[in-house]
This record gives sequence, structure tokens and C-alpha cells, in this order.
Amino acid sequence: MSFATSLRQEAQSIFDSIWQHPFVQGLAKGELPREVIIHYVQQDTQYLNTYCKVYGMALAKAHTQAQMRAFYERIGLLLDGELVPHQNLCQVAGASYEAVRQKAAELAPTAHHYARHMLSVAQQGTLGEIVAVVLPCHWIYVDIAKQIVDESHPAANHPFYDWISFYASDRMQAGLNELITMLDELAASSGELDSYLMKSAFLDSCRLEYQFFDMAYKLERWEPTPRTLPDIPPLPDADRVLERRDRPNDASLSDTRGLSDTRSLPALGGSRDV
Ligand SMILES: Cc1ncc(CO)c(N)n1
Repeated sequence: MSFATSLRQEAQSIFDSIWQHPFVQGLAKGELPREVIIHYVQQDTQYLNTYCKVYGMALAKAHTQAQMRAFYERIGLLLDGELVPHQNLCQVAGASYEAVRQKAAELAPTAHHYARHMLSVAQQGTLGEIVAVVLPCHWIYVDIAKQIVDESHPAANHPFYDWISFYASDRMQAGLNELITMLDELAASSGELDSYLMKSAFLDSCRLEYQFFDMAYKLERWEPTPRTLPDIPPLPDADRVLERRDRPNDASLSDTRGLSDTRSLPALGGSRDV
């Protein structure tokens, strides 16, 4: 059995729990409360920035040009911040993506933990550990999207159709296969301790992926003293990214509904057929 397959087997119960988590079931059914979506996107935007930097650190430790190219391509995708899924989520929540990403939000405890976990492995670990720490992120989302497709064959009117199509796409599957192959190659030339550290990094990321969905669903924030951040000016590049895609009209750009901390908003999506 390949190293990646053995890690995947060891993580099976975590993958199962993620699939059963109400956030993921909400994605599958097309029903998620809007404040949950917005909390998720605010946290995930920052998560993806860190994730992108971790690939940059992997690039610095690459052994071959093929590895450098793989990391470089992933960084390219990430610099658009996985725009399509985030825009899809915001559109369902009735909020503008630009407003959500520009609203300063403190990293919630779990997102903070996950970011520090990846950064410390990236700084202190081997290339194999870095590939192991980023792999669950990719693997879990592709798995969720494919499972939704297999179980319910969502039609184009599914509220999260773009999210599902993005992660179930051949491009994401190809990126996943590339990472898995890389991990197996690196494991083949690793000693017992190195393999153990790779496994630890992988399993901790899997657990944190579960916690990340849970953080969004429970609107997790620091207690007892969440910090209120000053509004920061827009990222200079955010506009350019949006201009390259379908830019929302001005009315929706000024729509910041859902950015307040209200827990009583209704769920979205209702009982639309999948
Ligand atoms: C927390 C998290 N894990 C994985 C992905 C998929 O890239 C994401 N966008 N966010």
C-alpha cells in the first residue's frame, strides 16, 4: 500500500466525521445560514493567504524543478483566493464577496491554530512534512465535492453548484494526484522518524479541517475578549482580481448585509431540489 493511501486509511474516521458535519451536509443540501457562510468566507480568505505562503515555503525547499512547478501552479490558483467557491458562497448569503473579504475579521481560535500549525511545519519541517501538512486541505475538499456529485448529482440550480463543480473538477483532481505522487516519492526516501512526522502533520491537518468547519458553523470567536479590529483599507489587488472575472454591480458591492454579528438570520436555500 502506498504511503498516502495508508494515511488516508488512518484518517478515514475523520473524513467520515467531516462528511457528516452539519456545515458539509448544509453544502450538500444547499442550506446554510448566511452568517455561517460569511464567517466561513472571512476566515477562509485569511486561511488561503497562509496556505499560499506555505506553498511558497515548499517551493523554497523543493528538490526538483517539477516540484517547483507544481507549487508555483498551486500558488497561481491560490492568489485568486479560490475566487469561484468564495463568490458562490457569498452570492448565496446575499453579500458581496468584496465587502466580506475587505471587512477586517480577527482569526478565530481554530483558524489561528490551523494557520500556526501549517506555518510551523513549513518553517521547521522537511519538504515531505510540508506536502503532508497541505495535502488534507486539498484531499478533503475534492472528496466532499465528489461525494456530493455521486450521491445527489446536483443540477445547475443547486445553490452551491459552482462550489461543488470547482472542487470536483478535473483540474483539482489532477492537482491532488500530483501532491499524492509527490508525497509517496518523498516518503519512499524517508526514514522512520521522518515518515512519522509526515503522518503527524497530515493527521493534525485532517483534524483541523474538521474543526474549521465546526468553527464556521458555531460562529466560533475568541472568548472572553474578541478584538474589534479597525476597518483596514482594501487590498490593492482585490479589485484587479474581481475585474478579471464577472464583477458584481455597484449595488451589490455596497451590500454589506450579513457582516454584522447576528445569529438570528434565517437559513438559506430552503428545500430546493438537487
Ligand atoms: C480550511 C480550508 N481547507 C481547504 C480548502 C480547500 O482549498 C479551503 N478553501 N479551506
